Amino acid sequence: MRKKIVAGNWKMNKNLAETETLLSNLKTKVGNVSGVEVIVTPTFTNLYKAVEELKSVDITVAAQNMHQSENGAFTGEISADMLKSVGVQTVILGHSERRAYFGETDDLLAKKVDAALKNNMTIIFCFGEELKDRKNETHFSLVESQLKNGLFHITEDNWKNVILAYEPVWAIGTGETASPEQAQEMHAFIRTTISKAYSQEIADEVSILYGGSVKPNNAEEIFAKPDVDGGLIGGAALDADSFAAIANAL
Ligand SMILES: O=C(CO)COP(=O)(O)O
Repeated sequence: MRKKIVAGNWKMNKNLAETETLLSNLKTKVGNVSGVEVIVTPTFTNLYKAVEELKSVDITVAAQNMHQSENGAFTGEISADMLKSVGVQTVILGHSERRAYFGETDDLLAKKVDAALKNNMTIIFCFGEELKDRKNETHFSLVESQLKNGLFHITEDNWKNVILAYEPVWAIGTGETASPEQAQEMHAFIRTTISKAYSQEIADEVSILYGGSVKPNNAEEIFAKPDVDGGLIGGAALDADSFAAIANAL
């Protein structure tokens, strides 16, 4: 059975004091949601604090990015080893904001994927089309190429360390969510694509999250779709009540 997951992508939000407040509220509100894995991703400077704060509850701390090299002269970057040394075993890779604003290509992401897997980390691999792709009806081929070029070089065994997050760029932070039918259609396509490249078993086992303007008022209908295994939540993850409502909708 694939896992149900609700992950909060905090992006570049919450300083230390704000992080402590949100974590403390999350501990009470989503510290033990049964049957759902809850993940939070504070910024790098607050990861250590988050790991310490959440030791007593069932919430996983993940990073929002990492560098592909083990160490070296890469000013401003963070390695897998650094993340692991503060207790972080999970990392988001390929978020559309990293692709769009920091020039992360499929080739670069393939290297980051390798670095994370080599370090036995779990990856939340993000991908999704822009509005122009959907208008041109190239959204399926675009998603397929993002998966093939960034991820599909991994071994069958690696898939146990992979969570997928389909995030249509046009739905991120816009208040415009994909309809539950659009999400389901793409998630089913993703599973078929995996089953062709690997196996039906792998396709059935991987958790595929939807991300893009998931809010308490729309989470339930999106999560009700059979191939949607949870969500990667941006704005609504910054408020404990909203995030808890979303986690409880799963
Ligand atoms: O980018 C997202 C999660 O990674 C989604 O962000 P929003 O939920 O703010 O649209």
